[in-house]
Amino acid sequence: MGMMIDGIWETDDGKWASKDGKFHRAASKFHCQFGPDEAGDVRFSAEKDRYHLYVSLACPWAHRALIFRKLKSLEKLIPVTVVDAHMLDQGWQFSEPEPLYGFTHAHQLYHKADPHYTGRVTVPILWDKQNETVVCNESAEIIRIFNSGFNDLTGNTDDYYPQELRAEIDTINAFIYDGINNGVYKCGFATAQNAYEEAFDNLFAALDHVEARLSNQRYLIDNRITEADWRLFTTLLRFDVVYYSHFKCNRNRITDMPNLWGYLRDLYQQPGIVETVSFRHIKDHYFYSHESINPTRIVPKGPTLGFNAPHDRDRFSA
Ligand SMILES: N[C@@H](CCC(=O)N[C@@H](CS)C(=O)NCC(=O)O)C(=O)O
Repeated sequence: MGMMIDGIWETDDGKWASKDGKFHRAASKFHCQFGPDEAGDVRFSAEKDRYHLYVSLACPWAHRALIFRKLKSLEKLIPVTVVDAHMLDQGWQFSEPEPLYGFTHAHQLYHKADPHYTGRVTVPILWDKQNETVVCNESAEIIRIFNSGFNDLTGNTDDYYPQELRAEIDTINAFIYDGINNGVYKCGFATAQNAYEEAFDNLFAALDHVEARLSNQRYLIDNRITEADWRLFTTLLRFDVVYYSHFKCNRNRITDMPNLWGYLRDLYQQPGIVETVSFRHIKDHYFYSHESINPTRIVPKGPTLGFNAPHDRDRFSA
């Protein structure tokens, strides 16, 4: 995977390989204050026809943003462009030139936002058409903006990060990010046996913990869906299809863990969610793009999963 160095795209020839064999995720560079800052200044505010979202349907982080766009009735307000499933030497590419500038690659957007940008070229990207810049390229922040930033325009006040649960949500998010969301990547991108085994043990310890937690409540926090559930969902959804084999996360499938499997189907079957899911993109992206892990680039035909099968998670909600 290449990256930008001082505004220039550089392909990866192994020069960024980690020395300890562990996968180290780089922090996102564009963070934003949406709405007034402490001094009362407003750089980005909720407006019609001002923002554009770039996502990959394969990417679990971008998928979070797509889910919140759907849940929060933002589809008309914030148009979306989907990158091609294959991420190759030039990073994320567009199958058709993207609609704002006719760019063919996502790195051109980063260059437009900052001609001296140094960092990874990741999705999701929330773009500001007015200032022609990246508002934010961190999914955790984009979903917070979507959760409440546009309520006045949409009239949708559903709240997935309610004030009274914030401390609890933040705690569970941190645990799930490290053990599971990023945990699968730490297994898949490890380049040393011990680094892989450590990541594998941590991942399944975290999944065991969540499996136990879901034995007596419907969602991560009691019986109410919060941001924490959607952040976990996008990783669980890809688990049996990709991470189990491609990232060698193969102690168990999610389908082997009854509470997690019921929980995953429950979330998958929530209104509108299926429209945000593309297993075609998910499989094509991972198995084709990561040549170092799968040099033949053969995309497996299976597995067949029953995401629409009934679940009994509503037994907790009475
Ligand atoms: N912390 C970021 C991570 C986003 C991310 O790593 N996206 C991946 C796709 S799943 C990506 O674009 N990778 C390209 C790269 O790292 O070069 C977020 O949550 O938004």
